[in-house]
Amino acid sequence: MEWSYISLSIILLSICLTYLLGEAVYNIYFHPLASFPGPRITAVTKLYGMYFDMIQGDHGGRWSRRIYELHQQYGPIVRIEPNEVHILDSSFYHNLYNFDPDLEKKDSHIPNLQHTASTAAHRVRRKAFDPYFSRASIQKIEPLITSTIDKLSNQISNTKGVVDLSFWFRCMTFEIICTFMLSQPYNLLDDPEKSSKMIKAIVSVFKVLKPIQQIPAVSYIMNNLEHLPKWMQKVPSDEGLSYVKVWEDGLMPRLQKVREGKAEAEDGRVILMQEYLKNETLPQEEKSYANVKQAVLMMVGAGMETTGYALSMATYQLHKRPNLLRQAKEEISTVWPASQEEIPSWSTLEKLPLLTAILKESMRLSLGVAARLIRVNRKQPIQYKTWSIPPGCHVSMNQSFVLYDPEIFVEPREFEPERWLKSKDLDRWFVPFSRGGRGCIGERLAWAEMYLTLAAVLHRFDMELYKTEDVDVYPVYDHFVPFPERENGVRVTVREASRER
Ligand code: HEM
Repeated sequence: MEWSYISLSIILLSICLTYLLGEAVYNIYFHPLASFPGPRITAVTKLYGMYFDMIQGDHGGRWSRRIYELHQQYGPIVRIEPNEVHILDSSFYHNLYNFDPDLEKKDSHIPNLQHTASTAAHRVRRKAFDPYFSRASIQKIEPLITSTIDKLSNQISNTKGVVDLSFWFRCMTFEIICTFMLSQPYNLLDDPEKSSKMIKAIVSVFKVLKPIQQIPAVSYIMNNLEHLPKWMQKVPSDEGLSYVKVWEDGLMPRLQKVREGKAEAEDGRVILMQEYLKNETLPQEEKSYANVKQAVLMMVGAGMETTGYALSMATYQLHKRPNLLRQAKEEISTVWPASQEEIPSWSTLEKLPLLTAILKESMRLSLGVAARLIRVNRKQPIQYKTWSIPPGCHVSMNQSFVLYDPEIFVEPREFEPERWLKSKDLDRWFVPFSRGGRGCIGERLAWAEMYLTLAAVLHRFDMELYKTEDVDVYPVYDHFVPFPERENGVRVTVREASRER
Protein backbone atom coordinates (compact mmCIF):
# COMPACT_ATOMS: atom_id res chain seq x y z
CA MET A 1 0.00 0.00 0.00
CA GLU A 2 2.73 2.40 1.08
CA TRP A 3 4.85 1.51 -1.97
CA SER A 4 2.03 2.07 -4.42
CA TYR A 5 1.49 5.50 -2.80
CA ILE A 6 5.16 6.40 -3.28
CA SER A 7 5.22 5.07 -6.86
CA LEU A 8 2.12 7.10 -7.71
CA SER A 9 3.74 10.25 -6.30
CA ILE A 10 6.91 9.58 -8.31
CA ILE A 11 4.90 9.07 -11.50
CA LEU A 12 2.91 12.28 -10.93
CA LEU A 13 6.08 14.24 -10.16
CA SER A 14 7.77 12.89 -13.29
CA ILE A 15 4.77 13.90 -15.41
CA CYS A 16 4.88 17.42 -13.95
CA LEU A 17 8.65 17.75 -14.47
CA THR A 18 8.42 16.42 -18.03
CA TYR A 19 5.63 18.89 -18.76
CA LEU A 20 7.61 21.81 -17.31
CA LEU A 21 10.76 20.74 -19.15
CA GLY A 22 8.81 20.36 -22.40
CA GLU A 23 7.29 23.81 -21.92
CA ALA A 24 10.72 25.32 -21.22
CA VAL A 25 12.18 23.73 -24.37
CA TYR A 26 9.18 24.96 -26.40
CA ASN A 27 9.48 28.50 -24.97
CA ILE A 28 13.20 28.72 -25.67
CA TYR A 29 13.38 27.13 -29.13
CA PHE A 30 9.94 27.01 -30.76
CA HIS A 31 7.81 29.85 -29.31
CA PRO A 32 6.96 32.65 -31.83
CA LEU A 33 9.08 34.98 -29.67
CA ALA A 34 12.06 32.57 -29.56
CA SER A 35 14.28 34.85 -31.66
CA PHE A 36 13.69 37.99 -29.58
CA PRO A 37 16.51 39.25 -27.31
CA GLY A 38 16.36 38.68 -23.57
CA PRO A 39 17.57 36.41 -20.80
CA ARG A 40 16.77 32.66 -20.89
CA ILE A 41 14.98 32.83 -17.56
CA THR A 42 12.30 35.29 -18.75
CA ALA A 43 11.80 33.23 -21.92
CA VAL A 44 11.09 30.19 -19.74
CA THR A 45 8.89 31.53 -16.96
CA LYS A 46 6.85 34.43 -15.58
CA LEU A 47 8.15 33.62 -12.11
CA TYR A 48 11.21 35.82 -12.65
CA GLY A 49 9.02 38.93 -13.02
CA MET A 50 6.79 37.82 -10.16
CA TYR A 51 9.84 37.57 -7.91
CA PHE A 52 10.70 41.22 -8.64
CA ASP A 53 7.05 42.21 -8.28
CA MET A 54 6.54 40.49 -4.96
CA ILE A 55 9.70 39.55 -3.14
CA GLN A 56 12.88 41.34 -4.20
CA GLY A 57 14.06 43.93 -1.65
CA ASP A 58 11.66 44.30 1.25
CA HIS A 59 8.35 44.03 -0.54
CA GLY A 60 8.89 43.74 -4.30
CA GLY A 61 7.66 46.52 -6.57
CA ARG A 62 10.95 46.30 -8.51
CA TRP A 63 9.92 44.68 -11.78
CA SER A 64 9.77 47.88 -13.83
CA ARG A 65 13.22 48.90 -12.62
CA ARG A 66 14.58 45.46 -13.49
CA ILE A 67 13.00 45.69 -16.96
CA TYR A 68 14.84 48.99 -17.45
CA GLU A 69 18.11 47.27 -16.51
CA LEU A 70 17.41 44.42 -18.95
CA HIS A 71 17.06 47.02 -21.72
CA GLN A 72 20.52 48.38 -20.90
CA GLN A 73 21.83 44.86 -21.53
CA TYR A 74 19.68 43.66 -24.45
CA GLY A 75 18.61 46.81 -26.32
CA PRO A 76 15.25 48.53 -26.99
CA ILE A 77 13.17 45.35 -27.30
CA VAL A 78 13.39 42.58 -24.68
CA ARG A 79 11.43 39.40 -24.11
CA ILE A 80 10.37 39.83 -20.48
CA GLU A 81 7.93 36.92 -20.23
CA PRO A 82 7.48 33.77 -22.33
CA ASN A 83 4.73 35.54 -24.30
CA GLU A 84 5.65 39.21 -23.87
CA VAL A 85 8.16 41.69 -25.22
CA HIS A 86 8.77 45.11 -23.69
CA ILE A 87 9.84 48.15 -25.71
CA LEU A 88 11.96 51.01 -24.38
CA ASP A 89 11.69 53.61 -27.11
CA SER A 90 9.46 56.66 -26.60
CA SER A 91 9.11 57.14 -30.37
CA PHE A 92 7.03 53.94 -30.46
CA TYR A 93 4.66 55.02 -27.66
CA HIS A 94 1.87 56.36 -29.90
CA ASN A 95 1.98 53.23 -32.06
CA LEU A 96 0.90 51.14 -29.08
CA TYR A 97 -1.51 53.43 -27.23
CA ASN A 98 -4.07 54.80 -29.67
CA PHE A 99 -7.57 54.12 -31.00
CA ASP A 100 -6.67 51.12 -33.21
CA PRO A 101 -9.47 48.61 -32.36
CA ASP A 102 -7.10 45.69 -33.00
CA LEU A 103 -4.92 46.75 -30.07
CA GLU A 104 -6.55 44.92 -27.19
CA LYS A 105 -5.61 43.95 -23.64
CA LYS A 106 -4.52 40.52 -22.47
CA ASP A 107 -7.12 38.06 -21.16
CA SER A 108 -8.18 38.61 -17.59
CA HIS A 109 -10.60 37.02 -15.16
CA ILE A 110 -11.30 40.39 -13.46
CA PRO A 111 -14.67 41.66 -14.73
CA ASN A 112 -14.01 45.39 -14.76
CA LEU A 113 -13.53 48.14 -17.32
CA GLN A 114 -9.79 48.40 -16.98
CA HIS A 115 -9.17 44.66 -17.36
CA THR A 116 -11.56 43.98 -20.22
CA ALA A 117 -9.60 42.18 -22.94
CA SER A 118 -11.50 42.72 -26.19
CA THR A 119 -12.21 46.11 -27.74
CA ALA A 120 -15.85 45.19 -28.38
CA ALA A 121 -16.54 44.20 -24.75
CA HIS A 122 -14.63 47.23 -23.51
CA ARG A 123 -16.76 49.53 -25.66
CA VAL A 124 -19.94 48.23 -24.02
CA ARG A 125 -18.57 48.83 -20.54
CA ARG A 126 -16.98 52.18 -21.33
CA LYS A 127 -20.13 53.51 -23.00
CA ALA A 128 -21.99 53.01 -19.74
CA PHE A 129 -19.53 55.21 -17.82
CA ASP A 130 -18.33 57.73 -20.42
CA PRO A 131 -21.22 60.25 -20.22
CA TYR A 132 -20.60 60.77 -16.48
CA PHE A 133 -16.94 61.66 -17.00
CA SER A 134 -17.42 64.24 -19.75
CA ARG A 135 -16.33 67.80 -19.10
CA ALA A 136 -19.93 68.97 -18.68
CA SER A 137 -20.72 66.17 -16.20
CA ILE A 138 -17.67 66.94 -14.09
CA GLN A 139 -18.60 70.63 -14.07
CA LYS A 140 -21.99 69.61 -12.68
CA ILE A 141 -20.31 67.92 -9.70
CA GLU A 142 -18.02 70.88 -8.99
CA PRO A 143 -20.03 71.80 -5.86
CA LEU A 144 -19.30 68.30 -4.50
CA ILE A 145 -15.60 68.73 -5.27
CA THR A 146 -15.31 72.20 -3.74
CA SER A 147 -17.31 71.31 -0.62
CA THR A 148 -14.97 68.33 -0.07
CA ILE A 149 -11.97 70.64 -0.53
CA ASP A 150 -13.51 72.99 2.08
CA LYS A 151 -13.62 70.05 4.50
CA LEU A 152 -9.99 69.31 3.67
CA SER A 153 -9.13 72.96 4.39
CA ASN A 154 -10.92 72.76 7.77
CA GLN A 155 -9.00 69.62 8.64
CA ILE A 156 -5.70 71.32 7.72
CA SER A 157 -6.63 74.41 9.80
CA ASN A 158 -7.69 72.35 12.77
CA THR A 159 -4.69 70.03 12.90
CA LYS A 160 -2.28 71.11 15.62
CA GLY A 161 1.39 70.74 14.66
CA VAL A 162 2.47 68.76 11.64
CA VAL A 163 0.00 67.97 8.82
CA ASP A 164 0.51 64.92 6.58
CA LEU A 165 -0.82 66.36 3.33
CA SER A 166 -0.39 63.12 1.37
CA PHE A 167 -2.74 61.39 3.77
CA TRP A 168 -5.39 64.11 3.63
CA PHE A 169 -5.20 64.37 -0.16
CA ARG A 170 -5.92 60.64 -0.40
CA CYS A 171 -8.86 60.99 1.99
CA MET A 172 -10.22 63.84 -0.11
CA THR A 173 -9.95 62.07 -3.47
CA PHE A 174 -11.50 58.91 -1.96
CA GLU A 175 -14.34 60.97 -0.53
CA ILE A 176 -15.09 62.65 -3.86
CA ILE A 177 -15.21 59.47 -5.93
CA CYS A 178 -17.18 57.59 -3.25
CA THR A 179 -19.81 60.33 -3.00
CA PHE A 180 -19.98 60.72 -6.79
CA MET A 181 -20.61 56.99 -7.25
CA LEU A 182 -22.74 56.15 -4.26
CA SER A 183 -24.10 59.53 -3.08
CA GLN A 184 -23.31 59.05 0.61
CA PRO A 185 -19.91 60.38 1.71
CA TYR A 186 -17.61 58.14 3.71
CA ASN A 187 -16.75 61.05 6.04
CA LEU A 188 -13.04 60.33 5.94
CA LEU A 189 -12.27 64.00 6.39
CA ASP A 190 -14.07 64.06 9.75
CA ASP A 191 -12.46 61.14 11.53
CA PRO A 192 -8.65 60.84 11.27
CA GLU A 193 -8.51 57.56 13.18
CA LYS A 194 -11.04 55.77 10.98
CA SER A 195 -9.55 57.22 7.82
CA SER A 196 -6.00 56.30 8.76
CA LYS A 197 -6.99 52.62 9.09
CA MET A 198 -8.83 52.75 5.83
CA ILE A 199 -6.15 54.42 3.77
CA LYS A 200 -3.59 51.95 5.16
CA ALA A 201 -5.88 49.09 4.18
CA ILE A 202 -6.24 50.32 0.61
CA VAL A 203 -2.52 51.00 0.26
CA SER A 204 -1.70 47.50 1.54
CA VAL A 205 -4.01 46.03 -1.10
CA PHE A 206 -2.25 48.05 -3.82
CA LYS A 207 1.02 46.45 -2.73
CA VAL A 208 -0.20 42.92 -3.40
CA LEU A 209 -2.44 43.76 -6.34
CA LYS A 210 -0.11 42.97 -9.26
CA PRO A 211 0.94 39.48 -8.15
CA ILE A 212 -2.63 38.69 -7.05
CA GLN A 213 -3.94 39.57 -10.49
CA GLN A 214 -1.47 37.13 -12.05
CA ILE A 215 -2.80 34.14 -10.09
CA PRO A 216 -6.51 33.56 -10.80
CA ALA A 217 -7.15 31.46 -7.67
CA VAL A 218 -5.65 34.07 -5.33
CA SER A 219 -7.45 36.82 -7.17
CA TYR A 220 -10.74 34.95 -6.75
CA ILE A 221 -10.13 34.60 -3.02
CA MET A 222 -9.27 38.29 -2.65
CA ASN A 223 -12.44 39.25 -4.47
CA ASN A 224 -14.47 37.13 -2.10
CA LEU A 225 -12.65 37.87 1.14
CA GLU A 226 -15.82 38.89 2.90
CA HIS A 227 -17.19 35.34 2.59
CA LEU A 228 -14.21 33.78 4.41
CA PRO A 229 -13.92 33.24 8.15
CA LYS A 230 -12.57 36.31 9.97
CA TRP A 231 -9.17 34.74 10.75
CA MET A 232 -8.60 34.03 7.05
CA GLN A 233 -9.53 37.56 6.07
CA LYS A 234 -6.47 38.75 7.98
CA VAL A 235 -4.06 36.53 6.04
CA PRO A 236 -3.36 38.65 2.89
CA SER A 237 -1.95 41.44 5.04
CA ASP A 238 -2.19 42.93 8.51
CA GLU A 239 -4.79 45.23 7.11
CA GLY A 240 -6.76 42.40 5.48
CA LEU A 241 -9.60 42.68 7.90
CA SER A 242 -9.97 46.40 7.60
CA TYR A 243 -9.89 46.10 3.80
CA VAL A 244 -12.90 43.81 4.10
CA LYS A 245 -14.44 46.37 6.42
CA VAL A 246 -13.96 49.11 3.80
CA TRP A 247 -16.22 47.03 1.60
CA GLU A 248 -18.54 45.44 4.16
CA ASP A 249 -19.19 48.35 6.47
CA GLY A 250 -18.65 51.16 4.01
CA LEU A 251 -19.09 50.67 0.31
CA MET A 252 -21.41 47.64 0.24
CA PRO A 253 -24.25 49.15 2.34
CA ARG A 254 -24.02 52.34 0.29
CA LEU A 255 -24.21 50.29 -2.90
CA GLN A 256 -27.15 48.37 -1.46
CA LYS A 257 -29.06 51.62 -0.97
CA VAL A 258 -28.24 52.59 -4.54
CA ARG A 259 -29.47 49.21 -5.78
CA GLU A 260 -32.74 49.65 -3.93
CA GLY A 261 -33.10 53.09 -5.49
CA LYS A 262 -33.07 54.68 -2.02
CA ALA A 263 -29.94 56.78 -2.42
CA GLU A 264 -30.43 60.51 -2.80
CA ALA A 265 -28.01 63.31 -3.55
CA GLU A 266 -28.82 66.50 -1.61
CA ASP A 267 -28.13 68.85 -4.51
CA GLY A 268 -29.90 66.71 -7.11
CA ARG A 269 -26.70 65.65 -8.85
CA VAL A 270 -26.56 62.26 -10.55
CA ILE A 271 -25.47 59.22 -8.57
CA LEU A 272 -23.11 57.43 -10.90
CA MET A 273 -23.83 53.81 -9.91
CA GLN A 274 -27.57 54.47 -9.78
CA GLU A 275 -27.49 55.69 -13.37
CA TYR A 276 -25.32 52.70 -14.29
CA LEU A 277 -27.80 50.25 -12.78
CA LYS A 278 -30.74 51.99 -14.48
CA ASN A 279 -29.05 51.80 -17.89
CA GLU A 280 -31.35 49.64 -19.99
CA THR A 281 -28.94 49.15 -22.87
CA LEU A 282 -26.39 47.52 -20.59
CA PRO A 283 -26.44 43.67 -20.60
CA GLN A 284 -27.89 42.28 -17.38
CA GLU A 285 -24.72 40.42 -16.35
CA GLU A 286 -22.90 43.75 -16.18
CA LYS A 287 -25.18 44.60 -13.28
CA SER A 288 -24.45 41.43 -11.30
CA TYR A 289 -23.16 41.79 -7.75
CA ALA A 290 -19.64 40.67 -8.74
CA ASN A 291 -19.36 43.07 -11.68
CA VAL A 292 -20.77 46.07 -9.85
CA LYS A 293 -18.51 45.41 -6.87
CA GLN A 294 -15.51 45.35 -9.22
CA ALA A 295 -16.62 48.58 -10.87
CA VAL A 296 -16.88 50.35 -7.50
CA LEU A 297 -13.55 49.05 -6.18
CA MET A 298 -11.77 49.90 -9.44
CA MET A 299 -13.07 53.48 -9.49
CA VAL A 300 -12.19 54.02 -5.84
CA GLY A 301 -8.68 52.63 -6.29
CA ALA A 302 -8.02 54.45 -9.56
CA GLY A 303 -9.55 57.69 -8.37
CA MET A 304 -7.85 57.93 -5.00
CA GLU A 305 -4.16 57.20 -5.28
CA THR A 306 -3.13 58.78 -8.60
CA THR A 307 -4.61 62.23 -8.04
CA GLY A 308 -3.55 62.27 -4.39
CA TYR A 309 0.04 61.50 -5.35
CA ALA A 310 0.18 64.22 -8.03
CA LEU A 311 -1.07 66.77 -5.48
CA SER A 312 1.57 65.67 -2.96
CA MET A 313 4.24 66.09 -5.63
CA ALA A 314 2.98 69.58 -6.52
CA THR A 315 2.90 70.88 -2.94
CA TYR A 316 6.31 69.38 -2.14
CA GLN A 317 8.04 70.82 -5.19
CA LEU A 318 6.51 74.28 -4.80
CA HIS A 319 7.45 74.55 -1.14
CA LYS A 320 11.04 73.75 -2.01
CA ARG A 321 11.08 76.74 -4.39
CA PRO A 322 10.02 79.96 -2.62
CA ASN A 323 10.18 82.08 -5.80
CA LEU A 324 8.02 79.75 -7.82
CA LEU A 325 5.62 79.40 -4.88
CA ARG A 326 5.26 83.18 -4.67
CA GLN A 327 4.62 83.42 -8.43
CA ALA A 328 2.00 80.68 -8.25
CA LYS A 329 0.21 82.40 -5.35
CA GLU A 330 0.30 85.71 -7.19
CA GLU A 331 -1.16 84.14 -10.31
CA ILE A 332 -3.98 82.55 -8.31
CA SER A 333 -4.72 85.90 -6.62
CA THR A 334 -5.46 87.41 -10.06
CA VAL A 335 -8.66 85.32 -10.21
CA TRP A 336 -9.28 84.85 -6.48
CA PRO A 337 -9.51 88.13 -4.55
CA ALA A 338 -8.52 88.01 -0.86
CA SER A 339 -12.05 89.00 0.16
CA GLN A 340 -13.63 85.97 -1.60
CA GLU A 341 -14.27 82.77 0.38
CA GLU A 342 -15.35 80.40 -2.42
CA ILE A 343 -12.88 78.68 -4.69
CA PRO A 344 -13.00 80.05 -8.29
CA SER A 345 -14.38 77.66 -10.89
CA TRP A 346 -12.31 74.96 -12.59
CA SER A 347 -12.79 76.72 -15.95
CA THR A 348 -11.36 79.96 -14.47
CA LEU A 349 -8.37 78.25 -12.88
CA GLU A 350 -7.42 76.23 -15.95
CA LYS A 351 -6.78 79.47 -17.82
CA LEU A 352 -3.82 80.20 -15.51
CA PRO A 353 -0.69 79.20 -17.44
CA LEU A 354 1.70 78.76 -14.51
CA LEU A 355 -0.76 76.72 -12.42
CA THR A 356 -1.40 74.53 -15.47
CA ALA A 357 2.32 74.01 -16.06
CA ILE A 358 2.86 73.19 -12.36
CA LEU A 359 0.16 70.52 -12.49
CA LYS A 360 1.52 69.02 -15.72
CA GLU A 361 5.01 68.84 -14.29
CA SER A 362 3.71 67.31 -11.04
CA MET A 363 1.81 64.65 -12.96
CA ARG A 364 4.86 63.96 -15.10
CA LEU A 365 7.05 63.37 -12.05
CA SER A 366 4.45 61.37 -10.14
CA LEU A 367 3.72 59.12 -13.20
CA GLY A 368 0.12 58.14 -12.44
CA VAL A 369 0.75 54.50 -13.27
CA ALA A 370 4.18 52.93 -12.69
CA ALA A 371 3.52 49.53 -14.25
CA ARG A 372 3.95 48.57 -17.87
CA LEU A 373 0.70 48.64 -19.85
CA ILE A 374 0.22 45.53 -21.96
CA ARG A 375 -1.37 45.43 -25.43
CA VAL A 376 -1.96 42.57 -27.84
CA ASN A 377 -2.98 42.43 -31.48
CA ARG A 378 -4.72 39.09 -32.00
CA LYS A 379 -5.17 39.55 -35.75
CA GLN A 380 -1.90 40.77 -37.18
CA PRO A 381 1.74 41.33 -36.25
CA ILE A 382 2.85 44.51 -34.49
CA GLN A 383 5.85 45.97 -36.29
CA TYR A 384 8.60 47.59 -34.22
CA LYS A 385 11.51 48.64 -36.47
CA THR A 386 12.79 45.39 -38.00
CA TRP A 387 11.00 43.26 -35.42
CA SER A 388 7.67 41.73 -36.35
CA ILE A 389 5.89 40.73 -33.15
CA PRO A 390 3.56 37.84 -34.01
CA PRO A 391 -0.22 38.09 -33.46
CA GLY A 392 -1.30 37.06 -29.97
CA CYS A 393 2.01 38.01 -28.33
CA HIS A 394 1.91 40.66 -25.62
CA VAL A 395 3.73 43.96 -26.12
CA SER A 396 4.26 46.49 -23.36
CA MET A 397 5.81 49.86 -22.55
CA ASN A 398 6.05 51.94 -19.37
CA GLN A 399 4.74 55.49 -19.53
CA SER A 400 7.21 56.23 -16.72
CA PHE A 401 10.10 55.70 -19.16
CA VAL A 402 8.55 58.25 -21.53
CA LEU A 403 7.82 60.77 -18.78
CA TYR A 404 11.42 60.55 -17.52
CA ASP A 405 13.02 60.22 -20.99
CA PRO A 406 16.04 62.59 -21.03
CA GLU A 407 15.76 62.92 -24.83
CA ILE A 408 12.34 64.54 -24.37
CA PHE A 409 12.53 66.10 -20.91
CA VAL A 410 15.97 67.62 -20.33
CA GLU A 411 17.13 66.74 -16.79
CA PRO A 412 14.02 64.66 -16.27
CA ARG A 413 14.17 64.46 -12.46
CA GLU A 414 14.14 68.25 -12.15
CA PHE A 415 10.83 69.96 -11.40
CA GLU A 416 10.64 72.60 -14.15
CA PRO A 417 7.09 73.77 -14.92
CA GLU A 418 8.59 76.36 -17.30
CA ARG A 419 9.36 73.60 -19.82
CA TRP A 420 5.61 73.30 -20.55
CA LEU A 421 5.35 77.07 -21.07
CA LYS A 422 8.31 77.16 -23.44
CA SER A 423 7.21 74.43 -25.85
CA LYS A 424 3.74 73.29 -26.92
CA ASP A 425 5.42 70.33 -28.69
CA LEU A 426 5.94 68.71 -25.29
CA ASP A 427 2.19 68.13 -24.97
CA ARG A 428 2.56 65.16 -27.31
CA TRP A 429 4.58 63.51 -24.53
CA PHE A 430 2.19 64.35 -21.73
CA VAL A 431 1.07 60.75 -21.22
CA PRO A 432 0.32 60.18 -17.50
CA PHE A 433 -3.28 59.33 -18.43
CA SER A 434 -2.09 57.04 -21.24
CA ARG A 435 -3.59 57.60 -24.69
CA GLY A 436 -6.24 56.15 -26.97
CA GLY A 437 -9.33 54.06 -26.38
CA ARG A 438 -7.94 52.56 -23.17
CA GLY A 439 -6.75 55.87 -21.71
CA CYS A 440 -7.97 57.14 -18.34
CA ILE A 441 -11.71 57.74 -18.12
CA GLY A 442 -11.25 59.86 -14.99
CA GLU A 443 -8.89 62.39 -16.61
CA ARG A 444 -11.28 65.35 -16.40
CA LEU A 445 -12.28 64.55 -12.84
CA ALA A 446 -8.59 64.37 -11.94
CA TRP A 447 -7.84 67.73 -13.59
CA ALA A 448 -10.77 69.43 -11.86
CA GLU A 449 -9.75 68.03 -8.47
CA MET A 450 -6.14 69.07 -8.94
CA TYR A 451 -6.81 72.64 -10.12
CA LEU A 452 -9.34 73.31 -7.39
CA THR A 453 -7.35 71.68 -4.58
CA LEU A 454 -3.95 73.15 -5.37
CA ALA A 455 -5.43 76.63 -5.80
CA ALA A 456 -7.32 76.31 -2.50
CA VAL A 457 -4.35 75.06 -0.51
CA LEU A 458 -2.02 77.76 -1.90
CA HIS A 459 -4.57 80.54 -1.47
CA ARG A 460 -5.68 79.59 2.03
CA PHE A 461 -2.44 78.55 3.72
CA ASP A 462 1.20 79.44 4.13
CA MET A 463 3.09 76.21 4.69
CA GLU A 464 6.60 75.00 5.36
CA LEU A 465 7.89 71.53 4.65
CA TYR A 466 8.53 69.44 7.75
CA LYS A 467 11.18 66.70 7.45
CA THR A 468 10.13 65.96 3.88
CA GLU A 469 12.75 65.14 1.27
CA ASP A 470 12.96 63.71 -2.24
CA VAL A 471 12.81 60.14 -0.85
CA ASP A 472 9.31 60.89 0.42
CA VAL A 473 7.96 61.84 -3.00
CA TYR A 474 9.92 60.56 -6.00
CA PRO A 475 8.46 57.29 -7.33
CA VAL A 476 10.64 54.23 -6.75
CA TYR A 477 8.38 51.20 -6.40
CA ASP A 478 5.94 49.89 -8.97
CA HIS A 479 2.86 48.44 -7.27
CA PHE A 480 0.86 49.29 -10.38
CA VAL A 481 0.71 52.84 -9.00
CA PRO A 482 4.05 54.23 -7.87
CA PHE A 483 5.27 54.50 -4.29
CA PRO A 484 8.27 56.48 -3.00
CA GLU A 485 11.18 54.99 -1.07
CA ARG A 486 9.91 56.32 2.27
CA GLU A 487 6.22 56.60 3.04
CA ASN A 488 6.14 59.39 5.60
CA GLY A 489 4.12 61.55 3.25
CA VAL A 490 4.55 65.24 2.42
CA ARG A 491 4.44 66.81 5.86
CA VAL A 492 4.07 70.50 6.53
CA THR A 493 3.52 73.02 9.26
CA VAL A 494 0.76 75.44 8.45
CA ARG A 495 -0.33 79.03 9.01
CA GLU A 496 -3.47 80.62 7.58
CA ALA A 497 -2.32 82.74 4.64
CA SER A 498 -2.17 86.47 5.20
CA ARG A 499 -4.96 87.93 3.07
CA GLU A 500 -3.40 91.27 2.11
CA ARG A 501 -1.34 89.71 -0.67
C1 HEM B 1 -3.63 62.07 -11.91
C2 HEM B 1 -4.65 61.25 -11.95
C3 HEM B 1 -4.77 60.02 -12.79
C4 HEM B 1 -3.86 59.41 -13.61
C5 HEM B 1 -2.44 59.86 -13.89
C6 HEM B 1 -4.49 58.24 -14.20
C7 HEM B 1 -3.89 57.39 -15.10
C8 HEM B 1 -4.53 56.34 -15.73
C9 HEM B 1 -3.93 55.48 -16.72
C10 HEM B 1 -2.50 55.57 -17.22
C11 HEM B 1 -4.87 54.58 -17.12
C12 HEM B 1 -4.69 53.46 -18.17
C13 HEM B 1 -4.46 52.16 -17.45
C14 HEM B 1 -4.38 50.95 -18.35
O1 HEM B 1 -4.17 51.07 -19.56
O2 HEM B 1 -4.54 49.84 -17.81
C15 HEM B 1 -6.06 54.86 -16.37
C16 HEM B 1 -7.22 54.16 -16.51
C17 HEM B 1 -8.33 54.39 -15.73
N1 HEM B 1 -8.50 55.39 -14.79
FE1 HEM B 1 -7.18 56.84 -14.34
N2 HEM B 1 -5.77 58.17 -13.72
C18 HEM B 1 -5.99 59.23 -12.87
C19 HEM B 1 -7.14 59.53 -12.20
C20 HEM B 1 -8.30 58.81 -12.27
C21 HEM B 1 -9.52 59.14 -11.60
C22 HEM B 1 -9.76 60.37 -10.73
C23 HEM B 1 -10.40 58.16 -11.87
C24 HEM B 1 -11.79 58.11 -11.34
C25 HEM B 1 -12.78 57.59 -11.83
C26 HEM B 1 -9.73 57.20 -12.76
C27 HEM B 1 -10.30 56.06 -13.27
C28 HEM B 1 -9.73 55.25 -14.24
C29 HEM B 1 -10.40 54.13 -14.85
C30 HEM B 1 -11.79 53.63 -14.52
C31 HEM B 1 -9.52 53.58 -15.78
C32 HEM B 1 -9.77 52.41 -16.75
C33 HEM B 1 -10.27 53.01 -18.05
C34 HEM B 1 -10.52 51.99 -19.16
O3 HEM B 1 -9.87 50.95 -19.19
O4 HEM B 1 -11.38 52.29 -20.00
N3 HEM B 1 -8.47 57.63 -12.98
N4 HEM B 1 -5.84 55.94 -15.54
